[in-house]
Amino acid sequence: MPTEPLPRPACPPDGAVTQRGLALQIEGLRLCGEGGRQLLQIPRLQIAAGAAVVLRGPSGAGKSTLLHVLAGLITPQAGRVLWGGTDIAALRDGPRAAFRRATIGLVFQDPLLFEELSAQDNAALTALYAPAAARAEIAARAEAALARLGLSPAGRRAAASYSGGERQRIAVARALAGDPAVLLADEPTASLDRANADRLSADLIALARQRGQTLIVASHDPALMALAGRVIDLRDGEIAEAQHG
Ligand SMILES: Nc1ncnc2c1ncn2[C@@H]1O[C@H](COP(=O)(O)OP(=O)(O)OP(=O)(O)O)[C@@H](O)[C@H]1O
Repeated sequence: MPTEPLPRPACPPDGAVTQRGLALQIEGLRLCGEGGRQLLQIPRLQIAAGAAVVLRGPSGAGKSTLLHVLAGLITPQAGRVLWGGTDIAALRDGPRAAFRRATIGLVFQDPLLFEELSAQDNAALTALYAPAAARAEIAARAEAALARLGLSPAGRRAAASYSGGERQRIAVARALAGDPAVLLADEPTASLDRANADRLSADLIALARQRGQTLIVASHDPALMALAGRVIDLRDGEIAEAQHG
């Protein structure tokens, strides 16, 4: 009988990043809109798990459309959109929605809040669709995210009473409350003043890094680009250049 103790995995040091993000792989993506107009043509794109990426491009380049495809909200005519091995473009409606709920946090340019509900209830909104056992955890994560984003203990006021910057932070807290592997954000700082945009950019990148989430943000914001590990240029629905930071 061996007497040596079995080797045990080391605990990660305090504050270590947990890698829970998913890698993205796009192959042969083609999306056409009304009238057969080409909206996206991306033969190949890879984004590493846990990467923080800014999607940049002029108005109409296809940034929002690509985010919608990545979230499984638009299905392309051709190609594969693999999140860690799951092709979201090939899933049927039900499984696709379930995959999105379990895996992807979305932040839109418009925070899309329920004005009568408190910041906390807005941030914990996904608890409504979650199994009963997960609801308390989502509410706790929503509260923690609001606090981390500087909105605690004021999270009990109705959403309508918050400023533009605060509303956008509530939307980020809502996306984080589900502890998604992937965070997709569409121009989250576009309607904010410089100070609020800088603060939200720093928080978004720091929180995603801390949680090991894969973050893809469509943005023109230089603060976000400076903080992200990679900037991808999109032009007329095609990737023009990918720059690694
Ligand atoms: N279903 C559709 N049919 C036809 N054209 C569409 C469809 N959906 C989007 N478009 C067009 O595709 C182009 C890309 O739109 P998209 O919103 O993705 O651009 P964007 O890069 O996010 O721009 P912005 O920075 O202004 O938000 C636009 O010209 C838009 O009008």
